[in-house]
Amino acid sequence: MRTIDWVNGAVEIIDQTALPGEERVLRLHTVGELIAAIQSLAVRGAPALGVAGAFGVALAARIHVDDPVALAVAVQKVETARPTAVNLARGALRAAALIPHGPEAVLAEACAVRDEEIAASAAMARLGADLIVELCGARPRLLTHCNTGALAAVTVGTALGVVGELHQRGRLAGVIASETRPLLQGARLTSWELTRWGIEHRVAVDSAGPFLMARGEVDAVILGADRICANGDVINKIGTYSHALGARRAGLPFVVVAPESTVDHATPSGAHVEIEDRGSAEVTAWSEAVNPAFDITPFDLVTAIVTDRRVIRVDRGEKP
Ligand SMILES: CSC[C@@H](O)[C@@H](O)C(=O)COP(=O)(O)O
Repeated sequence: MRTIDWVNGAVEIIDQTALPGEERVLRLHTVGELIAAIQSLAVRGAPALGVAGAFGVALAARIHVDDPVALAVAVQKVETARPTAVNLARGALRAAALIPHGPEAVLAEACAVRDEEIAASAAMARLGADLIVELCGARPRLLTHCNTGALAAVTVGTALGVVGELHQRGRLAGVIASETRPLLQGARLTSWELTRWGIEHRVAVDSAGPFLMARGEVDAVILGADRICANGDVINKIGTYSHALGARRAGLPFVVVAPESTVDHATPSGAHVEIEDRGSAEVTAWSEAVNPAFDITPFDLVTAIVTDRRVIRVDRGEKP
Protein backbone atom coordinates (compact mmCIF):
# COMPACT_ATOMS: atom_id res chain seq x y z
CA MET A 1 0.00 0.00 0.00
CA ARG A 2 1.34 3.44 -0.98
CA THR A 3 -0.35 6.05 1.18
CA ILE A 4 0.69 8.90 -1.12
CA ASP A 5 1.45 8.63 -4.84
CA TRP A 6 1.26 10.33 -8.22
CA VAL A 7 -1.61 8.75 -10.21
CA ASN A 8 -2.71 9.96 -13.66
CA GLY A 9 -1.70 13.58 -13.24
CA ALA A 10 -2.82 14.09 -9.64
CA VAL A 11 -1.59 13.36 -6.13
CA GLU A 12 -3.51 10.54 -4.45
CA ILE A 13 -3.49 10.21 -0.67
CA ILE A 14 -5.31 8.21 1.94
CA ASP A 15 -7.25 10.84 3.88
CA GLN A 16 -5.82 10.44 7.37
CA THR A 17 -8.47 12.68 8.89
CA ALA A 18 -11.12 10.07 8.05
CA LEU A 19 -9.32 7.08 9.60
CA PRO A 20 -10.05 4.73 11.22
CA GLY A 21 -13.75 5.22 10.45
CA GLU A 22 -13.43 5.46 6.68
CA GLU A 23 -10.72 4.51 4.15
CA ARG A 24 -11.13 7.41 1.76
CA VAL A 25 -8.78 8.23 -1.13
CA LEU A 26 -8.40 11.91 -2.02
CA ARG A 27 -7.25 13.04 -5.47
CA LEU A 28 -5.49 16.41 -5.24
CA HIS A 29 -5.36 18.30 -8.54
CA THR A 30 -4.22 21.75 -7.43
CA VAL A 31 -1.56 23.22 -5.19
CA GLY A 32 -4.31 24.71 -3.02
CA GLU A 33 -5.88 21.29 -2.49
CA LEU A 34 -2.51 19.79 -1.64
CA ILE A 35 -1.68 22.53 0.88
CA ALA A 36 -5.10 22.15 2.50
CA ALA A 37 -4.46 18.41 2.83
CA ILE A 38 -1.07 19.06 4.46
CA GLN A 39 -2.47 21.62 6.88
CA SER A 40 -5.47 19.52 7.90
CA LEU A 41 -3.14 16.50 8.39
CA ALA A 42 -4.95 14.51 5.70
CA VAL A 43 -1.35 13.75 4.71
CA ARG A 44 1.18 13.92 7.55
CA GLY A 45 4.34 12.43 9.01
CA ALA A 46 7.78 13.71 8.03
CA PRO A 47 8.73 11.37 5.14
CA ALA A 48 5.23 11.56 3.62
CA LEU A 49 5.39 15.35 3.90
CA GLY A 50 8.64 15.31 1.93
CA VAL A 51 6.93 13.39 -0.83
CA ALA A 52 3.88 15.67 -0.65
CA GLY A 53 6.14 18.71 -0.96
CA ALA A 54 7.86 17.31 -4.02
CA PHE A 55 4.57 16.30 -5.66
CA GLY A 56 3.13 19.72 -4.80
CA VAL A 57 5.91 21.36 -6.78
CA ALA A 58 5.29 18.87 -9.60
CA LEU A 59 1.64 19.99 -9.68
CA ALA A 60 2.71 23.66 -9.65
CA ALA A 61 5.23 23.14 -12.45
CA ARG A 62 2.46 21.77 -14.71
CA ILE A 63 -0.17 24.32 -13.80
CA HIS A 64 2.11 27.39 -14.03
CA VAL A 65 4.26 26.22 -16.92
CA ASP A 66 4.07 29.67 -18.61
CA ASP A 67 4.09 31.82 -15.48
CA PRO A 68 7.39 31.73 -13.54
CA VAL A 69 6.19 34.28 -10.96
CA ALA A 70 3.07 32.28 -10.09
CA LEU A 71 5.20 29.13 -10.01
CA ALA A 72 7.69 30.66 -7.54
CA VAL A 73 4.81 31.77 -5.28
CA ALA A 74 3.28 28.28 -5.40
CA VAL A 75 6.62 26.61 -4.56
CA GLN A 76 7.07 28.91 -1.58
CA LYS A 77 3.53 28.12 -0.34
CA VAL A 78 4.14 24.38 -0.55
CA GLU A 79 7.54 24.65 1.12
CA THR A 80 6.11 26.55 4.11
CA ALA A 81 2.75 24.81 4.48
CA ARG A 82 3.95 23.38 7.81
CA PRO A 83 7.13 24.52 9.57
CA THR A 84 8.57 21.76 11.71
CA ALA A 85 9.31 18.65 9.63
CA VAL A 86 12.44 19.39 7.60
CA ASN A 87 11.32 16.92 4.93
CA LEU A 88 8.55 19.16 3.59
CA ALA A 89 10.76 22.07 2.51
CA ARG A 90 13.50 19.66 1.51
CA GLY A 91 11.23 17.66 -0.79
CA ALA A 92 9.73 20.82 -2.29
CA LEU A 93 13.10 22.45 -2.92
CA ARG A 94 14.58 19.27 -4.37
CA ALA A 95 11.80 19.13 -6.97
CA ALA A 96 11.96 22.90 -7.53
CA ALA A 97 15.63 22.66 -8.48
CA LEU A 98 14.51 20.84 -11.65
CA ILE A 99 12.10 23.58 -12.77
CA PRO A 100 14.53 24.91 -15.43
CA HIS A 101 14.34 21.46 -17.08
CA GLY A 102 10.54 21.47 -17.40
CA PRO A 103 7.56 19.85 -15.67
CA GLU A 104 8.43 16.26 -16.58
CA ALA A 105 11.88 16.60 -14.99
CA VAL A 106 10.26 18.04 -11.85
CA LEU A 107 7.86 15.10 -11.69
CA ALA A 108 10.69 12.62 -12.18
CA GLU A 109 12.55 14.17 -9.24
CA ALA A 110 9.40 14.05 -7.09
CA CYS A 111 9.00 10.36 -7.93
CA ALA A 112 12.66 9.86 -6.94
CA VAL A 113 11.92 11.45 -3.53
CA ARG A 114 9.02 8.98 -3.15
CA ASP A 115 11.14 5.99 -4.22
CA GLU A 116 13.98 6.95 -1.87
CA GLU A 117 11.57 7.08 1.08
CA ILE A 118 10.24 3.63 0.15
CA ALA A 119 13.79 2.26 0.08
CA ALA A 120 14.67 4.06 3.32
CA SER A 121 11.74 2.46 5.14
CA ALA A 122 12.91 -1.02 4.20
CA ALA A 123 16.49 -0.25 5.32
CA MET A 124 15.38 1.27 8.65
CA ALA A 125 13.16 -1.72 9.42
CA ARG A 126 16.16 -4.06 9.15
CA LEU A 127 18.67 -1.83 10.98
CA GLY A 128 16.20 -0.91 13.70
CA ALA A 129 15.05 -4.48 14.34
CA ASP A 130 18.67 -5.64 14.65
CA LEU A 131 19.40 -2.85 17.12
CA ILE A 132 16.32 -3.49 19.27
CA VAL A 133 17.22 -7.16 19.57
CA GLU A 134 20.79 -6.16 20.49
CA LEU A 135 19.59 -3.69 23.14
CA CYS A 136 16.61 -5.58 24.57
CA GLY A 137 17.12 -9.23 23.67
CA ALA A 138 14.53 -11.38 21.93
CA ARG A 139 10.83 -10.56 22.19
CA PRO A 140 10.81 -7.00 23.60
CA ARG A 141 7.71 -5.08 24.63
CA LEU A 142 7.78 -1.71 22.85
CA LEU A 143 6.07 1.61 23.40
CA THR A 144 5.63 3.93 20.42
CA HIS A 145 4.22 7.42 20.04
CA CYS A 146 2.30 9.22 17.29
CA ASN A 147 2.08 7.41 13.93
CA THR A 148 5.23 6.35 12.13
CA GLY A 149 3.82 3.70 9.81
CA ALA A 150 3.11 3.60 6.10
CA LEU A 151 0.68 6.47 6.55
CA ALA A 152 3.61 8.67 7.58
CA ALA A 153 6.17 7.33 5.10
CA VAL A 154 4.53 6.08 1.84
CA THR A 155 5.08 2.39 2.72
CA VAL A 156 6.15 0.43 5.82
CA GLY A 157 7.20 3.40 7.98
CA THR A 158 10.05 4.33 10.30
CA ALA A 159 9.66 3.23 13.94
CA LEU A 160 6.48 1.29 13.14
CA GLY A 161 8.36 -0.40 10.29
CA VAL A 162 10.78 -1.72 12.92
CA VAL A 163 7.83 -2.95 14.98
CA GLY A 164 6.47 -4.73 11.88
CA GLU A 165 9.87 -6.27 11.10
CA LEU A 166 10.24 -7.59 14.67
CA HIS A 167 6.74 -9.07 14.41
CA GLN A 168 7.67 -10.79 11.14
CA ARG A 169 10.79 -12.20 12.74
CA GLY A 170 8.64 -13.57 15.60
CA ARG A 171 10.52 -11.38 18.05
CA LEU A 172 7.84 -9.02 19.35
CA ALA A 173 6.17 -9.56 22.70
CA GLY A 174 3.88 -6.53 22.70
CA VAL A 175 3.23 -2.97 21.55
CA ILE A 176 1.75 -0.04 23.37
CA ALA A 177 0.62 2.82 21.14
CA SER A 178 0.57 6.12 22.97
CA GLU A 179 -2.71 7.78 21.96
CA THR A 180 -1.09 11.13 20.96
CA ARG A 181 -3.35 13.96 22.08
CA PRO A 182 -4.99 16.00 20.72
CA LEU A 183 -5.36 14.52 17.21
CA LEU A 184 -4.90 10.87 18.25
CA GLN A 185 -2.40 9.77 15.61
CA GLY A 186 -1.55 6.84 17.92
CA ALA A 187 -5.07 5.78 18.88
CA ARG A 188 -6.54 6.29 15.39
CA LEU A 189 -3.71 5.67 12.90
CA THR A 190 -1.09 3.47 14.58
CA SER A 191 -3.82 1.26 15.96
CA TRP A 192 -5.39 1.02 12.46
CA GLU A 193 -2.06 0.08 10.89
CA LEU A 194 -1.15 -2.47 13.57
CA THR A 195 -4.59 -4.07 13.21
CA ARG A 196 -4.08 -4.36 9.41
CA TRP A 197 -0.72 -6.05 10.06
CA GLY A 198 -2.32 -8.44 12.54
CA ILE A 199 -0.17 -7.15 15.42
CA GLU A 200 -1.81 -7.27 18.82
CA HIS A 201 -1.45 -4.00 20.68
CA ARG A 202 -2.87 -1.76 23.37
CA VAL A 203 -3.45 1.99 23.35
CA ALA A 204 -2.41 4.03 26.39
CA VAL A 205 -3.18 7.65 27.21
CA ASP A 206 -0.02 9.72 26.71
CA SER A 207 0.49 10.40 30.41
CA ALA A 208 0.44 6.66 31.18
CA GLY A 209 3.63 5.98 29.19
CA PRO A 210 6.23 6.92 31.82
CA PHE A 211 4.25 5.09 34.52
CA LEU A 212 4.04 1.90 32.42
CA MET A 213 7.81 2.14 31.90
CA ALA A 214 8.36 2.58 35.64
CA ARG A 215 6.11 -0.44 36.35
CA GLY A 216 8.24 -2.65 34.11
CA GLU A 217 5.74 -3.12 31.26
CA VAL A 218 7.98 -1.69 28.52
CA ASP A 219 11.45 -2.77 27.33
CA ALA A 220 12.17 0.13 24.94
CA VAL A 221 10.61 3.27 23.50
CA ILE A 222 10.77 3.54 19.73
CA LEU A 223 9.44 6.49 17.75
CA GLY A 224 10.13 8.77 14.78
CA ALA A 225 11.28 12.33 14.21
CA ASP A 226 10.29 15.39 12.23
CA ARG A 227 13.80 16.79 12.37
CA ILE A 228 17.07 15.65 13.90
CA CYS A 229 19.36 18.60 14.55
CA ALA A 230 23.12 18.71 14.09
CA ASN A 231 23.68 18.19 17.83
CA GLY A 232 21.28 15.22 17.94
CA ASP A 233 18.25 16.99 19.42
CA VAL A 234 15.11 15.21 18.22
CA ILE A 235 12.04 17.19 17.19
CA ASN A 236 8.97 14.98 17.23
CA LYS A 237 5.31 14.91 18.16
CA ILE A 238 4.41 16.61 21.44
CA GLY A 239 4.72 14.00 24.20
CA THR A 240 8.00 12.57 22.91
CA TYR A 241 10.03 14.45 25.52
CA SER A 242 8.00 13.04 28.42
CA HIS A 243 8.48 9.53 27.05
CA ALA A 244 12.23 10.20 26.83
CA LEU A 245 12.29 11.35 30.45
CA GLY A 246 10.28 8.30 31.49
CA ALA A 247 12.64 6.00 29.61
CA ARG A 248 15.72 7.59 31.14
CA ARG A 249 14.25 7.32 34.64
CA ALA A 250 13.36 3.65 34.06
CA GLY A 251 16.75 2.89 32.45
CA LEU A 252 15.19 1.92 29.11
CA PRO A 253 16.55 2.44 25.57
CA PHE A 254 14.97 5.39 23.76
CA VAL A 255 15.39 4.77 20.05
CA VAL A 256 14.58 7.24 17.28
CA VAL A 257 14.03 5.89 13.76
CA ALA A 258 14.08 8.41 10.90
CA PRO A 259 15.46 8.53 7.36
CA GLU A 260 18.54 10.57 6.47
CA SER A 261 16.09 13.00 4.82
CA THR A 262 15.05 13.99 8.37
CA VAL A 263 18.61 14.68 9.56
CA ASP A 264 19.19 18.44 9.38
CA HIS A 265 22.84 19.41 9.72
CA ALA A 266 21.95 23.04 8.93
CA THR A 267 20.07 23.44 12.22
CA PRO A 268 22.45 23.39 15.18
CA SER A 269 19.97 22.40 17.92
CA GLY A 270 16.30 22.13 18.81
CA ALA A 271 16.27 25.73 20.03
CA HIS A 272 16.56 26.85 16.38
CA VAL A 273 13.47 24.95 15.16
CA GLU A 274 10.05 26.50 14.69
CA ILE A 275 7.61 24.38 16.69
CA GLU A 276 4.24 24.48 14.98
CA ASP A 277 1.43 25.85 17.17
CA ARG A 278 -1.85 24.47 15.91
CA GLY A 279 -4.11 26.79 17.88
CA SER A 280 -6.84 26.30 20.44
CA ALA A 281 -9.58 24.62 18.46
CA GLU A 282 -7.94 21.18 18.41
CA VAL A 283 -7.65 21.16 22.19
CA THR A 284 -10.72 22.83 23.61
CA ALA A 285 -13.78 24.63 22.46
CA TRP A 286 -14.35 26.57 25.69
CA SER A 287 -11.10 28.33 26.61
CA GLU A 288 -7.80 29.51 25.21
CA ALA A 289 -5.18 26.81 24.88
CA VAL A 290 -1.51 26.46 24.11
CA ASN A 291 -1.12 23.73 21.50
CA PRO A 292 2.49 23.11 20.44
CA ALA A 293 2.43 20.23 17.95
CA PHE A 294 6.02 19.06 18.52
CA ASP A 295 8.65 19.06 21.23
CA ILE A 296 12.43 18.83 21.52
CA THR A 297 14.12 15.84 23.11
CA PRO A 298 17.68 16.72 24.12
CA PHE A 299 20.21 14.39 22.55
CA ASP A 300 21.50 13.19 25.93
CA LEU A 301 18.18 11.39 26.49
CA VAL A 302 18.52 9.46 23.20
CA THR A 303 20.15 6.02 23.17
CA ALA A 304 20.45 5.61 19.40
CA ILE A 305 19.25 7.05 16.10
CA VAL A 306 18.60 4.60 13.28
CA THR A 307 18.58 5.96 9.73
CA ASP A 308 18.49 4.07 6.46
CA ARG A 309 22.30 4.11 6.32
CA ARG A 310 23.59 4.32 9.89
CA VAL A 311 23.07 3.35 13.49
CA ILE A 312 24.25 6.36 15.48
CA ARG A 313 25.04 5.23 19.02
CA VAL A 314 24.41 8.44 20.94
CA ASP A 315 25.04 6.41 24.13
CA ARG A 316 28.62 5.94 22.88
CA GLY A 317 29.15 9.63 22.11
CA GLU A 318 28.32 9.47 18.38
CA LYS A 319 26.53 12.42 16.71
CA PRO A 320 24.43 12.64 13.51
C1 LIG B 1 7.62 8.68 10.39
S1 LIG B 1 6.81 10.02 10.94
C2 LIG B 1 7.76 10.79 12.21
C3 LIG B 1 7.09 12.02 12.67
O1 LIG B 1 6.75 12.80 11.56
C4 LIG B 1 5.86 11.70 13.53
O2 LIG B 1 6.28 11.06 14.70
C5 LIG B 1 5.16 12.98 13.87
O3 LIG B 1 5.47 13.64 14.83
C6 LIG B 1 4.11 13.43 12.92
O4 LIG B 1 3.45 14.59 13.35
P1 LIG B 1 2.14 15.05 12.53
O5 LIG B 1 1.75 16.34 13.19
O6 LIG B 1 1.14 13.97 12.68
O7 LIG B 1 2.59 15.25 11.11
